[in-house]
Amino acid sequence: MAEPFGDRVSLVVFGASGDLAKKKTFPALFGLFREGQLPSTVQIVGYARSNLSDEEFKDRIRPNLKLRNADKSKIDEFLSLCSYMHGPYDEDSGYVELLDKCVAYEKKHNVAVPERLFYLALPPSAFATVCRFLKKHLNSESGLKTRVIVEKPFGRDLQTFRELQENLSPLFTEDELYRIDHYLGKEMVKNLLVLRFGNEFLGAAWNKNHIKSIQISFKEAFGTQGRGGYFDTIGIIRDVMQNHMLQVFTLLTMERPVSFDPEAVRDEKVKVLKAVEPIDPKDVLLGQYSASEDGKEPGYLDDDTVNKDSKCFTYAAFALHIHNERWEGVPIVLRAGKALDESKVEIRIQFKPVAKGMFKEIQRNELVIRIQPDEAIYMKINSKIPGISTETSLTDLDLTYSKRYSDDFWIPEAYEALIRDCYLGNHSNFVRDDELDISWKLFTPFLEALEAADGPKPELYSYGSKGPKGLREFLASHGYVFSDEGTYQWPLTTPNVKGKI
Ligand SMILES: NC(=O)C1=CN([C@@H]2O[C@H](COP(=O)(O)OP(=O)(O)OC[C@H]3O[C@@H](n4cnc5c(N)ncnc54)[C@H](OP(=O)(O)O)[C@@H]3O)[C@@H](O)[C@H]2O)C=CC1
Ligand SMILES: O=C1O[C@H](COP(=O)(O)O)[C@@H](O)[C@H](O)[C@H]1O
Repeated sequence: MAEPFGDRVSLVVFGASGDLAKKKTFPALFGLFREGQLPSTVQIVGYARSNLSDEEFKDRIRPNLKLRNADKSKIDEFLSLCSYMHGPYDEDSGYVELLDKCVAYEKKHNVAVPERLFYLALPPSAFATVCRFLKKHLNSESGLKTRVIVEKPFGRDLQTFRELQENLSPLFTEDELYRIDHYLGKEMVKNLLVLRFGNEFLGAAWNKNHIKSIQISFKEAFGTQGRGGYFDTIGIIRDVMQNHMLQVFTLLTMERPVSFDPEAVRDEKVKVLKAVEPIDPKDVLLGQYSASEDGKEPGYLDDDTVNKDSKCFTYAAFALHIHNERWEGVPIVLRAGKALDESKVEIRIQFKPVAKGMFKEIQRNELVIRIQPDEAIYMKINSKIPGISTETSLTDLDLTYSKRYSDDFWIPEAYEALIRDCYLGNHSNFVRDDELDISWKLFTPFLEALEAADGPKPELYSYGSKGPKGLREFLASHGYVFSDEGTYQWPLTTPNVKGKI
């Protein structure tokens, strides 16, 4: 692991006028500052082409800075560390000025080894240019400590990822690059390794001998919300499945790393990805949302920025199969969709049935790990119905964070956690180049088959529904067994469980 950055760091956010900077990057920097996780001695520079004054820039970012128990003066304190510079991305002039600003700050505070963190909140088309000029002007001397955070998308297929890599790798080493997949910063995703490897009973059951099927599901209760033009060029598989969901998949299925060392963790992720069978483009459920049944919510094609005859998938479900000793024969279904009935991201691990014998009927155990909203881990277990009954019912062991942990816990937002990790020089929760290469090798032929001119058409599903009609059958065909109706009651079990008195 690299050394943590110290108290005198220049943090430069490129694309500071944009959406990500406003909604995520600056609020995350503020969150870290508010919680005492970012020294109050750093300088933060927003850089973009838009001609904004310092005050206009601060007015843009201020509304998204959240106080959480702190008083208002914290916001002013934070903003006093920030300044804004406008300049081009593709000419020397802005970078020369930026260098002057960094050097002036470093001289003023007698910094012997300059530490500079560059956050590229920019469209990927600008990455290579900005990195080239950064290297030329702000990272040309030896002995500097530089970290560069880049945002997804990291290409749209194997070839474009490799092109991006060819552009960036001569400029910055893998140690200097921090590729963000913000799902790796989510609390419950970070908990996966502890859950799996810190609990003997879970570790022992975490394999094909006990697990029948796994689902990782991503649901959003809203559509493309004005981002249709962008979404239309990528679709749901590139938007959240090849990246966020695949990261969850690798943490869930990889072997035990020797330590929490970033390379040890990332080595194991790569190994499990290499054992995944090519994805079958024929065994997939694809959908595109249409207007809601009451007509109040628009369909995907109603977005003016979307191609009128677009076949873009806003919903997809498919299974991954891992050929190794642990997982042979266990289907792992990834399903994701926009404009569904709810917003929820969760993992469902369904266990094999117990031998019936003494039981007339008995349900399967299921471990549910809810990533969002309201983080929770609960295990569905069979238990005797309380009282005079001798029958069993399905109930749960429940760790819902909001019930178990007081509000005093600060659970960092994903971007807060990741910027802090980068500051500390910890790469564990960032994506390594070979992970991306192997994941694009897996997804590129699959996407090419789906997007071919004679490829499948998405099934329409209404905005606000559960998704394409065939979902239940699809899950059943991949080993998931729905529990008998009425056998599981949430949140409070009443005496009529299973229809009994
Ligand atoms: N927005 C979000 O919620 C998320 C975004 N991302 C990723 O983060 C990055 C930034 O996203 P976002 O802030 O939404 O993007 P924006 O489109 O808002 O772009 C950010 C800034 O970059 C500059 N810019 C825009 N287009 C170009 C261009 N063609 N060439 C050079 N500069 C340009 C603009 O600043 P100016 O003209 O002032 O220089 C703009 O304010 C992207 O890679 C995106 O995929 C990832 C996850 C979520
Ligand atoms: O990267 C993306 O992620 C968001 C979902 O992130 P979350 O933290 O809100 O779950 C998704 O809405 C967006 O389309 C995608 O580009």
